[in-house]
Amino acid sequence: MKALEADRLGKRYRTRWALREATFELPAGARCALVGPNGAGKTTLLNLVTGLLAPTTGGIRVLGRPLELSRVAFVAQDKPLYRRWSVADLLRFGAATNPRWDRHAATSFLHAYDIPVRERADRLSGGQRTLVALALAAGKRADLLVLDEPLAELDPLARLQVMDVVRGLDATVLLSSHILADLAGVCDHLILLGAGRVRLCGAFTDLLASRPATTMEDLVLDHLRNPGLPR
Ligand SMILES: Nc1ncnc2c1ncn2[C@@H]1O[C@H](COP(=O)(O)OP(=O)(O)OP(=O)(O)O)[C@@H](O)[C@H]1O
Repeated sequence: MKALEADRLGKRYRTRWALREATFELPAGARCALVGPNGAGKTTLLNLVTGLLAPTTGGIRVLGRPLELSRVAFVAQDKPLYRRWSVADLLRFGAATNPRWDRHAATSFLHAYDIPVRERADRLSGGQRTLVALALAAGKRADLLVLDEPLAELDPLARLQVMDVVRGLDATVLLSSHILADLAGVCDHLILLGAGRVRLCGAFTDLLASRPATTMEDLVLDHLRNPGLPR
């Protein structure tokens, strides 16, 4: 079963294409790293996948059907939680607004990481706020979880905690990051964007099978240094 299919997906701003002819698919259960240099089109792609942007060309399907927002959860780059609300308030809001709310999925790792549920979101650390955003996404029981730079500005321990949680989530995950070394232990699929185009896409083991690179980091760096390499 395909969790996500993009067909000639494109976004143009005036005369400039932020993303062009992006065609790829992800199987259900994939953990996919979305990587590429600054300005490559990662946030644009994630905004298209989550319905925050309308495509100029093409479209996407989630689990074989046109995009339904209830099936997709998005943790945006700035994790815009309602910052004056407590974690408990946010969880209550999640329960009230999501028909498929799963309290256990939302709260289990908050307890595991000692997140103070009575604390206001704006008094949490960046790593704690990321975990709360992930808890809300997990509670929504979305089929597709989309994370834009969840590791940005986190210290190494917080990054490990966040990636541990991502590894345990029961959903297909598409996540963008510049921190390649942290993705390697969690992600099994890769989409590499360059200048608004899909440069590489597939299961990580397939992508490595016919190449000298042995790690995701090497593979991505090889392609960024030599954009003419075969896909
Ligand atoms: N609202 C907009 N209007 C015009 N151009 C835009 C807009 N949003 C993005 N772009 C352009 O589209 C291109 C892709 O931007 P995008 O933010 O998707 O890249 P990115 O890979 O997420 O970058 P970064 O890693 O720096 O976050 C860039 O050239 C950017 O300037």
